[in-house]
Amino acid sequence: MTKAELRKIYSNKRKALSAEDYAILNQQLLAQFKTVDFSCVKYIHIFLPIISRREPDTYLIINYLKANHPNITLVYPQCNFAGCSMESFVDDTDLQLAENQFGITEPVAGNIINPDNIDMILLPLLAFDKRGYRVGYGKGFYDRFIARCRTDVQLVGLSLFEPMEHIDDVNEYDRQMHRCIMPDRVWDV
Ligand SMILES: Nc1nc2c(c(=O)[nH]1)N(C=O)[C@@H](CNc1ccc(C(=O)N[C@@H](CCC(=O)O)C(=O)O)cc1)CN2
Ligand SMILES: Nc1ncnc2c1ncn2[C@@H]1O[C@H](COP(=O)(O)OP(=O)(O)OP(=O)(O)O)[C@@H](O)[C@H]1O
Repeated sequence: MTKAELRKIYSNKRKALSAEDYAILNQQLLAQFKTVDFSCVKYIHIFLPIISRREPDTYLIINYLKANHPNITLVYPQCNFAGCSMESFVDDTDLQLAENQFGITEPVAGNIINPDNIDMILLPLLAFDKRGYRVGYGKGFYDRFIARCRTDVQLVGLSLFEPMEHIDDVNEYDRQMHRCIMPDRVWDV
């Protein structure tokens, strides 16, 4: 299937989730997240969720990391829609967040860090395939951002749904994820 077809199907699958199912899936996703090895991770890049679009609730993950891995620095993306680029802001006392026009909470002030510091990126996605390719909202924000990171950056997807067999229109900029966390297991590529 193509990315455009998958965006439609998986947006609808998300909309069909009841509030109760969504809450349960997020708790299960957190339980799977806790099994990941963070020993080589000093900086982790985490998207802030669009709850209305039923994205994985990364606030649960953020709270877990702050409580259990206080030595890991959390960084959050700020989008520049003009160039489909992103900058990363550290979660420290200077950080200020606000909601943008697309309903994404993001940094508006704080300390930017260079992408080559980042050891792990948690990736939002609408769908992914068994090879670890992902489909996002289609603007290439993450493809562009990953291109600025170290080549050994760990790419970890978060998905409330199972992988599909094959995304047909993968392009030269797409990078395979190393693993994808789902509510019932971790998919290792
Ligand atoms: N929580 C979260 N943050 C993220 C992403 C994400 O998937 N989730 N992104 C992952 O890449 C980037 C944002 N990508 C986005 C791409 C499109 C739209 C959007 O609402 N598009 C409109 C059409 C906009 C237009 O063309 O003018 C739409 O789809 O209705 C929003 C965010 C960076 N931050
Ligand atoms: N490093 C890059 N430089 C220039 N263009 C890029 C780069 N990475 C991606 N693109 C372009 O951005 C667009 C991304 O489309 P694609 O359908 O792959 O988005 P996506 O992966 O679903 O979105 P996102 O990464 O925002 O979640 C494509 O047109 C692609 O050619």
